Amino acid sequence: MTYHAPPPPAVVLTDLSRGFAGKAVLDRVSLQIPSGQFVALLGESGSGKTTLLRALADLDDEAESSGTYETPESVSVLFQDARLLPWLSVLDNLVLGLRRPDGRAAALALLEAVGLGDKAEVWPDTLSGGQKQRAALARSLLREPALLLADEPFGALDALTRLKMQALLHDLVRRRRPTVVLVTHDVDEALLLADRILVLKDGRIAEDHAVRIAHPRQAHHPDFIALRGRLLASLGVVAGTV
Ligand SMILES: Nc1ncnc2c1ncn2[C@@H]1O[C@H](COP(=O)(O)OP(=O)(O)OP(=O)(O)O)[C@@H](O)[C@H]1O
Repeated sequence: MTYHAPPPPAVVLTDLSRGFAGKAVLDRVSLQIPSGQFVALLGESGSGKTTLLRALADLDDEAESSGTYETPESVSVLFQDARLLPWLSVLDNLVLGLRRPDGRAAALALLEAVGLGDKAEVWPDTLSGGQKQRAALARSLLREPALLLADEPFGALDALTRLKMQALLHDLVRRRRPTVVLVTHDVDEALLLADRILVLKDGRIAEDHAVRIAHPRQAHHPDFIALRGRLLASLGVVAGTV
């Protein structure tokens, strides 16, 4: 019998703490994320989701810090706003700073994959909000990141565009298999996309759920409904109050 050791985790947090002005936001968080896993991070407003993501992205110089974290070398970050430079075409935004000989061809292929094949040469300001987010998604995947960190990437989009973006993200991630950490307020978004859902509370990971529902996931699946109920309750939403 051949023994296959499990692949090393892509992300390892060990006693990671972060705080601001003496107030702890993350309190000795320890966590391992296997390579290729899609993790959604839920938590009430102010629970530290963005702080955790910014720590992993190395974007938190201002925080009081202790503990350690390990991430892969290639990391892409996707924010709620697309952050496209208005003075560059969509294509030039994608390839800016990219060191790949096939960069432009790869960027064009990704624009095609996100449904913006005809928008390569236009200015970002001529795109709708959803189109800008699709361009930003293409830009982050063009780096072929081993780790994709996404902070409420669809939070500013209307409900219909959001559903389309979720399907697109699922499709692209399934093909490329980066490890993903997605911060979201949207319990259904977490349930539709993630292999694992973490709930942050009082600076710690209070809950850690494996989501074993087959794709494509349906919101009326009994396991979906059951886990949604548990997650909403732990986020302080009482069923039947709206
Ligand atoms: N740069 C900063 N300076 C001071 N306090 C900060 C800073 N960044 C975050 N905080 C504080 O840390 C706490 C956690 O913030 P964080 O943005 O991580 O929460 P969150 O869970 O992402 O919230 P939300 O869901 O509302 O986006 C908040 O009390 C916030 O005010």
